[in-house]
Amino acid sequence: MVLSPVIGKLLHKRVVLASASPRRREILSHAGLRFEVVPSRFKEKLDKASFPTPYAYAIETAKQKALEVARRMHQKDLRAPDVVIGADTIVTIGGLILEKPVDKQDAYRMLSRLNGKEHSVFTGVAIVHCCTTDAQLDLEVSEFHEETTVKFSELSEELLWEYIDSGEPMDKAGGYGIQALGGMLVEHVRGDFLNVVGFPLNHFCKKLVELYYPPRREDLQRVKHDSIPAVDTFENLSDVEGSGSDPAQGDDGGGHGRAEAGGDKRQGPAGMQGTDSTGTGESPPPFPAGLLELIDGFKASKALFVACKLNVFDVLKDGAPLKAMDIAGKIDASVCGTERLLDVCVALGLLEKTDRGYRNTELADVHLASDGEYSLHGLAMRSNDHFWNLFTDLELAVREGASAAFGRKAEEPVQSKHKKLQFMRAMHGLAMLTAHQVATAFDLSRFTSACDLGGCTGALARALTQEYPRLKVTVFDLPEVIEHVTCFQPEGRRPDWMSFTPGDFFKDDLPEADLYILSRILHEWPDDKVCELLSRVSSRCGGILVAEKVLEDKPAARGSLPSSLNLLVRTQGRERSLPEYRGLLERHGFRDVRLAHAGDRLDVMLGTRASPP
Ligand SMILES: Cc1cn([C@@H]2O[C@H](COP(=O)(O)OP(=O)(O)OP(=O)(O)O)[C@@H](O)[C@H]2O)c(=O)[nH]c1=O
Repeated sequence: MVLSPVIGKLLHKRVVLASASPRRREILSHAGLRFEVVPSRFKEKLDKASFPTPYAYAIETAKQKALEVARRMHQKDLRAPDVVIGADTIVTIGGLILEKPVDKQDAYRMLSRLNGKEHSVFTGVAIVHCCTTDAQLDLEVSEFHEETTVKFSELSEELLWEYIDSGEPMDKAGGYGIQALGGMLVEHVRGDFLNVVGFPLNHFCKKLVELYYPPRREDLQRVKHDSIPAVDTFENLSDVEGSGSDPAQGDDGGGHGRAEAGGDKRQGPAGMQGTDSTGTGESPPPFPAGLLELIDGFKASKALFVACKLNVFDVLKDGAPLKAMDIAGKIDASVCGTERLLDVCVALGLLEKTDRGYRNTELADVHLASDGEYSLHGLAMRSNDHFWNLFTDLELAVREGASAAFGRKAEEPVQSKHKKLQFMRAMHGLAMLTAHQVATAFDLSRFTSACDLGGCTGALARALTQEYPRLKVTVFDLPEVIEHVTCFQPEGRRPDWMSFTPGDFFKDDLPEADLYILSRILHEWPDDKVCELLSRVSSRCGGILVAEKVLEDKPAARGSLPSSLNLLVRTQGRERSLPEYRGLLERHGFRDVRLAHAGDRLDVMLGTRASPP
């Protein structure tokens, strides 16, 4: 049998499979391996968040399973086996790692997530070579992983529950077994099928070749590095001891590290001379995946902006999947460029790719198509056309401070209609997402009239009239804004209790109101301008509602961070803490200033004062 030399290298060794999985046992015994089974007692509870990638987690779990068995067997009779094999299979979708379900509901949650979508199955494998000298256990670990992509069909609830009730999901990662009934759920598989079942046999054989038959120096030029030798070359792999090196003898060139009984001493990647790649004997630091993602972050943002600008998400909205060529035709762009952009959007979770072409994810349908009620298309466009350029001056703004940077920006030409509408779309998208939370953060039923200063398209005003049917709300904003508000009113009649008044809140008379609202306004201005505005409203009302992201002592949430830099490059304003807002409001006679959270990115403060006589 031509394949036997590879597996045959293990025939004279005592091999232990550290796994309770019947599938792993079957795959390896069908391959002709002779081994004992000692299930690992290692509890699969490593902190997933501490691993840079899902497969790093699977590899480490596989390694810990194998090491636990090697150490236990050594302790028991002071003689460990020669080789211990450990494996761990996980399913990943949208950054989430799915292991074995804990109960039927959990299985349902997992299968619903996978339903109709593509996901990855990773198996991490550890091959541990054990050597006992003077009762001391010396362990050498080789490890690898394999990824297979699996696509589920669209499945009905009924079918999912029927499958769950079969009992098959319970001992399987992701809640399904592709080798049995679960095979009926699967539309296609890309990669090694056995890897999904629980053991990547092909990669395992390649690893054995790498470990037991390291390439001779003269062969290095012509051997393709990551390929299993063609079948005919297996026959040249003599099984005579000495023809290759034995990792357990310590003279191999395979990619593996050494672990000692008390702890693991990892070595660098494979080196022909058996040294680590740095030559220093130290392990390289953990792979900084998060940092690299950050460095590349601007490319992801730009890809999203360009896809929005080319209306990719509009073309795909609510429709059948389209091929790259058809999309390129509709957006008037090159096929090769479009295909790359679409694939990046798939990687960013904005599009899905199927055999029939690309289609929007739900996220893109709701937020990136330009016409949805909760569309952020306008915000993406303003970020592309306006903020992107401003951020190229960030270094200058940081060096000189807000006012210097603002001075330069103030010289910008008067905004075109296109720019004004783009600004309004951006503000409208954000306001629509938070309007209900702002309107309901406090009970405002005691107020009878409100004026939303800088209320733009009236998204918050509308939410207020819906929540408080007796409240009369006026939106006050610059004439050039009010001029265009009709484009943003939903179909149907505007509520009787809602009106728009044009004006400049620093210069013109303000509409009478019981409650003044300043949503995302105060952060745009320095303290002196905030005081000027507050003094204009304070003598005339019974309350003030301020919506802003309030700075806290604890580190800011990642999503709210760029906002403070945005203000630095764009305005003379800044974000403020609760004591700062409270101080400003109290200085203008508002008492009992209370804070409520309205989601991750916005807080609401309500201050009251005795109504004017
Ligand atoms: C996706 C999929 C997974 N599985 C099984 O899921 C378990 C994963 O769990 P694990 O933690 O890696 O292994 P285990 O079963 O707990 O065994 P152990 O090695 O002792 O930890 C393994 O069984 C695999 O076959 C299938 O049988 N078919 C499939 O399509």
